[in-house]
Amino acid sequence: MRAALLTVTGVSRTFGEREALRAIDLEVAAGECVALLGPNGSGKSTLLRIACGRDRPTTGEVHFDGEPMTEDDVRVRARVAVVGDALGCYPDLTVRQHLELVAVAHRVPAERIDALLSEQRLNGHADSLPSALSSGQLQAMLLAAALLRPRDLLVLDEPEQRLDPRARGRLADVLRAEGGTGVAVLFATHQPELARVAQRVIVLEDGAVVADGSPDEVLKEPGE
Ligand SMILES: Nc1ncnc2c1ncn2[C@@H]1O[C@H](COP(=O)(O)OP(=O)(O)OP(=O)(O)O)[C@@H](O)[C@H]1O
Repeated sequence: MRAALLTVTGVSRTFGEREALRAIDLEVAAGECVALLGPNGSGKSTLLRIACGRDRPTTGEVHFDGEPMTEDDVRVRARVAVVGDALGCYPDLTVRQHLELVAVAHRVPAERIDALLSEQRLNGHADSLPSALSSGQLQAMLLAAALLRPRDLLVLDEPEQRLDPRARGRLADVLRAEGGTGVAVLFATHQPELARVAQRVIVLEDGAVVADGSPDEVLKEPGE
């Protein structure tokens, strides 16, 4: 059994009276891919924000690579790539310039940019501003940025949003490939077919885990 890279222990998160998460335990090992499923408001995004250090639990603990995760953890920001549910971008920078900025900030060579643009079918849009992109193309740019930077854990919140079926297929390939390079993946989705790329599927309901197992155990019928 591989040592856990991310360990969430007894984590709850309340917003005023609302309990968004109730005593969640979760471990993700290097190279493991875990999918979170569950209805709207079940706590998936809240758990992902806590897992990547962008929010703190009300109670419970989060460890990354054996060390407690702290507020504004520079170590975590250096090693965890996030594709969130918002389409954040800089309006004056082209697609290529966004990726160049990420390469500079994370001190990685810019040579891979062309290959990533091509993989994400963005090569024809490299010199476009975000205002000239479709929402699916913007989502593809953010995915390319996450894949350009170094990472031990990749966290994605509903990454299939805005993508057409072919782009969703490429996304599934990307998620599978990450495991092969030892990167841990934790993602939330509303698509059971995408959850099938994971080794483990966790279903949340009302802030609690109601199922946890392999895709075959949890997703009894394709599409269920
Ligand atoms: N900043 C916040 N302030 C108050 N309540 C919040 C906040 N963020 C989340 N919540 C509440 O916490 C609960 C869980 O929300 P969360 O966004 O984690 O659900 P989700 O499973 O990601 O939903 P969806 O599938 O719609 O994205 C919801 O009831 C939501 O209203």
